[in-house]
Parts: sequence; C-alpha cells; structure tokens
Amino acid sequence: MQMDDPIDFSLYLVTDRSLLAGKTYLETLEQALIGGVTVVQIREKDSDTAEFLQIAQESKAICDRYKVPLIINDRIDIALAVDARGVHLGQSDMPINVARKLMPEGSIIGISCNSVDEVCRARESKADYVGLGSVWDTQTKRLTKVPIGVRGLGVMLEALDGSEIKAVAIGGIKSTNLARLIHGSWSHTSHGLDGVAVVSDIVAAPDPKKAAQLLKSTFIACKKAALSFDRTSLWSRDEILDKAITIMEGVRTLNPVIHQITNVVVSNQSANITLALGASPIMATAPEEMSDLAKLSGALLINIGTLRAESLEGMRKGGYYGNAAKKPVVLDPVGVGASDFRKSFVNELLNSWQPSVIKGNAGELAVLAGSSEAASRGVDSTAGFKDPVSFVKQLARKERCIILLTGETDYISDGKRVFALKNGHPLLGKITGSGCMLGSCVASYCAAANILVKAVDIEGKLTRGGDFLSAAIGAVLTLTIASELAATRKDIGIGSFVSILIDEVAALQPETVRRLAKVEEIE
Ligand SMILES: Nc1ncnc2c1ncn2[C@@H]1O[C@H](COP(=O)(O)OP(=O)(O)OP(=O)(O)O)[C@@H](O)[C@H]1O
Ligand SMILES: Cc1ncsc1CCO
Repeated sequence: MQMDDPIDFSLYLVTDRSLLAGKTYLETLEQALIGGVTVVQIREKDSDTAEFLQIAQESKAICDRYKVPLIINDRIDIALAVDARGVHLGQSDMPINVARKLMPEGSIIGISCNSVDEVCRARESKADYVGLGSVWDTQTKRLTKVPIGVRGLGVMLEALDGSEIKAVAIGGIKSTNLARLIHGSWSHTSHGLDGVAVVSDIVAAPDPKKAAQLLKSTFIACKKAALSFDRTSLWSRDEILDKAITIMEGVRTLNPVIHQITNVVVSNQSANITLALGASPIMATAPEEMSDLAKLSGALLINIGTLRAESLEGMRKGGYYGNAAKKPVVLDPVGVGASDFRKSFVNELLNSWQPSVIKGNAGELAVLAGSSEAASRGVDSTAGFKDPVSFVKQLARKERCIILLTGETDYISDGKRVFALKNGHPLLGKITGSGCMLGSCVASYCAAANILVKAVDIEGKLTRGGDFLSAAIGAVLTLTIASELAATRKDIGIGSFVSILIDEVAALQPETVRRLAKVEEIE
C-alpha cells in the first residue's frame, strides 16, 4: 500500500470501543477487516494521549496486514506518530491548510460537514474527502445539530460536482437503512456517495465480520442499482403505449393485491376502482401487519390525505417492508403544503424508504421540490408550473423515481424522458378524490408491471423492478379515458360521475385506450 494509492471509501469503519459486544477491540477490528472494511478511522474521544497512541499503533499493525488505510480522528500528533494515512477533522478542529502543512505529502485529510456551506468551504480548502452527516440520529455521538436525513445529502453532493473530493455519509447507518441511503442521497446531477461510514452496526455486532460483509455487499448492490436509474427506457412512444396496454391486461389476469394506506375521504371509492381495474384492494393501516402485507401484496399505496400522528409508524413500516420485499411503493403526498405537520411527515417518510412513483398535483409536487412556483390551497392545486417538463424531469432525478404531475395535462417522467398526457374531463377536477383514485390505479399497474418483469430484472428492483414509466402512463390513460366515456352519459352530475367512472374503468377495452390515447413525448 503506497501513500498515493487511491483510497476505496466504500466501507469506512469508525471505531468506538464503548460499543464492543463481547469480542475485544482488536478482534473486532480484525473481523471487520476480514469482512471487507476498506478504510478505518480511529476515534478515541475519551482516551488520554498514551492510551490513544497505543490503540493507534496496534490498529495500524492490523490494518497494515490487511492493506487497509488508517485515519486518525482529530489528533495530528498521533497520526504522525503511527504513520497513519491521514487525519479526519471536525469543523472546530485544526484548519485543513494547517493540517496539510503538518502532515506528510500525500496524506489524506477529511472533514465532517453538516451543511452545503461547510462542503463548499471544504472544497475551497482542498479536503480529500468529506464526511456528511449526521444522516440519522445516533447513539454513538451526542448530536449538536439536527440530522440532515438522506434527502439533505443530495444538495451537499451536488456542491462537490466537478471536484475529485470523495464523500462518505455518517450517522446511524446500518445494513437495514443502507438501500434507502444510497438511493435517497443521489443528487439530481447524478452525484452519489463514494462510501458509508459505519460505527455501531459493525462494532456492536455479535459477528463483526458478517456485519461488514453484509454492509459491503449491500453497498455495492445498491450503488449498482442506483446507477441503473440513469438508464432510461429506450422504447418508442408506441412501444410504451403497447406496454401500458399489456400492463392493463396484466392487472386483469394477475389480480394483484394492492395494499393501500389511504385517507378516510376516498377509502371506499379507491377500493372500488381497484376492483374495477381487476386488482384486489386491502386497506390496512396497522404497523403490526406491514411486514406480512408487504409479502402478500403486489404494491403499496401511501396517501397522506387525512394524516394523524399515529399514521406515521404504519406508513414508515409499510414503505420499509415494501422496499425490503421489492414491491413498488407509490406515494401520494396529498395536501403536503397545507401544514408543517404534513411537510415534516413526508420528509420523515422519504428518509425511511424509496418510493417507486410519486404522484401529486402541482401544489403538492412544488412543496416536495422546495419550489414556491406552484400554489395550493388545502388538498387542491391552484396554479401550475411555467415549465412543467423540466420540473418533472428534475424532480424525478432528485427523488430517483417516476414522477407523475397531475392536472388538465398530466406529465410523467423517469428523469430522462417526459410524456404529456392530454386525456381527461373537467368533471375529474370537480369531484373529490380523482387524484387519490389515480394513485390506486398507479399502484395496481406498478404491481402488474413488477410481476411481469420479475424474471428479467434482478438489479434495481428497489425503484425500477418493473416498467413503472409505462405503468404510470397506463394508469393515467385508464382513468382519464374512462372519465371521457363516463362524461358522455346522459344527465351525468358530480355524484353519479364517480359511480359511472368506476363502471367505465371496469368496462374499458384495450382497443379503446389505443384509439383514444393522447400521449406525446416532449423532447
Ligand atoms: N380539468 C381537467 N381536465 C381533464 N382532466 C382533468 C382535469 N382535472 C383533473 N383531471 C385529471 O384528473 C386526474 C387527477 O388529477 P388532479 O390534478 O385533479 O388530482 P388531485 O388534485 O390530486 O385530486 P384530488 O385531490 O381530488 O384527489 C388526472 O389524471 C388529471 O388528468
Ligand atoms: C378532501 C380531502 N381532504 C383530505 S384528503 C381529501 C381527498 C382528496 O384529496
């Protein structure tokens, strides 16, 4: 191992002797190295110099044996004394330019950053890597700053675009939340993490080798899957329409169970439209049954329309188990702009799991994107975007999922391509829950799409297992074309429209969809 060999940051172990579970510190370190840790940082916040030095020397000898670089937290004197590969600094430790002068040429200097400003300063000071965190709340460090969550990492990574600086996330990272971290942190400019820093999931594990192996393989698989999001489907508009129709027929023959955690206003009409599509609804909210339902169902819809504090646990677990079971999860952030409660709730959910599709009206999606451009009042959108095409594309890239923006024209993007769908009838805007029913259609179509490709695509299942772009397009076409047919009925009014719409969905023929579809790709 030479001083100028590039460091593999993928699994960065930060030590903490207070968390050891049975094994000695050195045994734990060695097991972690055998398990695949790629870089080690010795953090000894409570040791005196002599003890720190001894730990560092012993750690260095073991790391050398496994050809893994050693980094010392904060103490440049200890780093020099043991000939460590580098130092890791906090914001209130020695400035990087001073540390650079003290350390031998070619040393690695990293710094902890909690904000975009700190990342920009690290970039100006020419840090070699940044430790971004804390991602989640953690027991291993007394947090002085609010956790940034996975969705706060993307903007920090974006601030490193065009630089060679590596980035690792830190804070509460475990094998169980790693998938969410990798996907959710990806910036809309396609900048991903170079690695993850882990403390307790390895140090406090009964089997540190196994823990490290699991973290490493999960990191590699998730990074590969996250990269696959950048591949867009190459099908033409007509092929996508064919696929949407195949999925429509697939729902009718496969009858997938669609688990829906939805609002109390629309629960009944959502269950009925799911049946009309040919799928089988189960409306269930108890956190205790989320794991079983994820295995049983083909997809999950999470709609926050009538949120309560008690809803959080079920929705958090639902999405988590949905991801774990590789089932599509559709998020409908109804009225997210109406209150801070809804906003922080959705943020919390998106920090816990990866949606496959997010659907919403302009007001809702503007809030998710942190944009003030589109206005809303309660659950209704009152104005749209000047440039909906770029908006959906950017948001799809940021959230790394399909975005469906509803309105008179619906826009659907996978982050690369955008389709505009112009079917529908003004009566859809007059009834309550048309968007919510559309959420049920999207979840049903994603379930069928996921089953239809199951054998083909093993990677990237988290967000891209099925052809969710075609599924979302098919779902919109089904509801909106059915609405056009329903509206032609004699004496139709707001009340009867809902029932007739459900009848038309059940009776809709694939040829009718093909004939009436107004889908165009926007270049
Ligand atoms: N004026 C309209 N003309 C045509 N289609 C419409 C119109 N208004 C809504 N739609 C269709 O209705 C579906 C639901 O979209 P909408 O934007 O109304 O959802 P929403 O605001 O979330 O609804 P809700 O909050 O009532 O559930 C979309 O597919 C959209 O195309
Ligand atoms: C009216 C309403 N209020 C909360 S959810 C809902 C259904 C339409 O979004």
